[in-house]
Amino acid sequence: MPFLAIDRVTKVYPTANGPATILDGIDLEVNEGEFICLIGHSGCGKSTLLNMVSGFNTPTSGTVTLQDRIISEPGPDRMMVFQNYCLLPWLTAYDNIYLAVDSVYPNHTAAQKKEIVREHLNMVGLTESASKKPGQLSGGMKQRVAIARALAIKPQVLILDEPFGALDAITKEELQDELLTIWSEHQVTVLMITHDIDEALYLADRLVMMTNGPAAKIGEVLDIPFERPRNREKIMASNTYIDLRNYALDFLFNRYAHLDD
Ligand SMILES: Nc1ncnc2c1ncn2[C@@H]1O[C@H](COP(=O)(O)OP(=O)(O)OP(=O)(O)O)[C@@H](O)[C@H]1O
Repeated sequence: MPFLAIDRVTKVYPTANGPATILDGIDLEVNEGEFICLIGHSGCGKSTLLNMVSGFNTPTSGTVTLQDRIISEPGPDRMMVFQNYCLLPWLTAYDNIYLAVDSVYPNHTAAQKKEIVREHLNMVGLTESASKKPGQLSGGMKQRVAIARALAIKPQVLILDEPFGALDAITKEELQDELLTIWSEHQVTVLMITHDIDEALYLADRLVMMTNGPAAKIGEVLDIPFERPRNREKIMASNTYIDLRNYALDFLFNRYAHLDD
C-alpha cells in the first residue's frame, strides 16, 4: 500500500452558473519521506488538492488515503504552512508554538511541552527571538516560526502552500536549505506548492505538473534525480538541470500556456 494515495479525486464546486469541475480524476501515490512539489498555473486547483490532503476540504468523488485511513477531516498527522505565516500576532514566537503543542498534546507535562517548543525554536535558529511577537520578526523569521510550529506537532505529512512566495531571493534560498535539512532530519513527507520551477527542482524528489483548469489533471510527473544532500551550484550547472527546467517551462508556457500569461 502506498503511504499516501490520492485516488481518482474530483472536485466540483457549486457556482452561480452551475457546478464547476475544478479537479478531474487526480491520481497520485506518495511514498513515506518523499518530497513532492506541485506546480501549475494560478487557479488550476493546487490548493484545493492539498486542502483535501489536509482535510480542510473533501473530494466530490474519489478518496485521499493516508496509511490505509481515508482522510475526511483535519488532524495533527497533517500540518499546513501557508505563504502568509498565519501566526497569532498578539503571541510571542514561543507562545505561538506552545499553543499548538498544548492543543495537540494536552496530557504532556508543562516541562515536556516547553522542551518541545525550545527544541523546535532552536531547530529554526530562533532561540534568541523566542519572546518576539510576529510584528517584530522579519518575513523569513515568521516563516521559520510557522515551520517550527507545524513540525512541533510531529506530523507525518507537512503541507506547504507557497511557503516562500513572499520572501526575498536570499531569504528564500536560506529557508530552502533549512527546509531540506529539517526534512532529512525529521523524515517527514512533504507536499509543497510552488510557482518557482528552480525551487521545485532544487527541493523535490518529484515534480507534479498540473494542467490548466477547469477540470485540471496531473499532466506529468518529473523525477528529479539529483543526489542528496543537494548542492545548489553543482545542480544548477548540470545539463540535467537545464533539460528539466526547459521541459517544465515548456509544459507550463507552451503546452499548457495560461490565457492570461
Ligand atoms: N469554495 C469555492 N467555491 C467555488 N470555487 C472555488 C472555491 N474555492 C476555490 N474555488 C475555485 O477553484 C479554482 C482553484 O482554486 P485553487 O485556490 O485551488 O487554485 P490554485 O491552483 O491553488 O491557485 P493559486 O496558484 O492562485 O493559489 C479557482 O478557480 C477558484 O476560484
